[in-house]
Amino acid sequence: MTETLLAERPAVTNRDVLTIKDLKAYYINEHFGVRREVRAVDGIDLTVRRNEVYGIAGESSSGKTSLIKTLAGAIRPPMRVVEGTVKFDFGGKHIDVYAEPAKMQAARWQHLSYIMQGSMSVLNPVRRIKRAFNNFAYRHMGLDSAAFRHRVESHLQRLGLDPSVLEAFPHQLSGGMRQRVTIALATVCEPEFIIADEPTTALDVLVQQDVLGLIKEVQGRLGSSVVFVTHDMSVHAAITDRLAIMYAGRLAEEGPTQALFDNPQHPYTAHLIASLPRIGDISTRKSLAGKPPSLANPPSGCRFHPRCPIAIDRCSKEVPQMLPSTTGGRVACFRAGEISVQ
Ligand SMILES: Nc1ncnc2c1ncn2[C@@H]1O[C@H](COP(=O)(O)OP(=O)(O)OP(=O)(O)O)[C@@H](O)[C@H]1O
Repeated sequence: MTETLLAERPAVTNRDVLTIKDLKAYYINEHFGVRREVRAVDGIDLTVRRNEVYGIAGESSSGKTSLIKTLAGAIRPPMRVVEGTVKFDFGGKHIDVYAEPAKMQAARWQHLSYIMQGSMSVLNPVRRIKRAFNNFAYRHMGLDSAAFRHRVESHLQRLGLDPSVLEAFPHQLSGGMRQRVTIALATVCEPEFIIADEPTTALDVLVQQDVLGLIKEVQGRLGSSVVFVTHDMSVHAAITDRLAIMYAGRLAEEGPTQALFDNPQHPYTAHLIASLPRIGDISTRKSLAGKPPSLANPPSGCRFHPRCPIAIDRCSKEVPQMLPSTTGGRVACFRAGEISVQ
């Protein structure tokens, strides 16, 4: 890693950059007059603060990607926001994402950017890397082409990349290098808000560490807020300040990452933590019975109740609300705190 990775990080502030209220976004399909709703985001409230790395965890199909697409205003039919609001405050510039789509469109790259899982989805395989920078970043920076090139080259250098990558085609770079290039692309306009969707999933462990270090360094230097999505709890432990656990389209728990790991209040959080491998422990990890529910026909009450080892009658009848927890966060469980992590 380069020396810049050790840069000091400014403290997380109390200023909210993103505020999501009672957000519901469904995939709505109609076939032969029969309507089918997949409730992928179903009543989510959360805020992300300035200079915070906010993690979203949960197993496959829990709605993580749907949630971040919704908050970025990047949804397409059949997905629709059916209720709730998503609002940004970019240093006094307020954007209500679904009331002001044009404002949101204009804010992309400059104020908000995405680091996606498959770097190839943003890097065109038949175009040199420099074309991606020209296409996405040039018009947002208000620089002439020589100054733009200079800015891109010094940004790449700061991130430990040789500017010669600009002349390369994506297939000439390794997977880790391509992901570093997409991070450089997503951050060259110095956005206040960065969304990273499973950015390290396809990479081997050492490259993963390198890419995580890079995201952390860029975030620290820019003072940006980051929403970091991955199912990998060990990555959350390494990089996030606060963590939200998603289950079947809803939040199960949210809190400071360390506190959540030390003292999970929701049985699903406890399960995710208990299933992490530990050095020197060769015992078999117990998996959770059952599988995540269909979001087209989710269970009544708490959606986790059919798989929950401590469910009571009430759990199948009432929906638990997110209430303050003893870890300084929030939890949606009638039996919060009654669990232990093995
Ligand atoms: N275009 C679509 N039409 C209908 N349902 C969809 C569509 N895209 C996703 N879904 C459903 O929405 C739910 C949430 O999916 P989503 O991709 O947001 O979950 P995820 O937690 O990000 O999963 P993963 O970790 O596997 O990416 C799933 O049940 C999925 O099948």
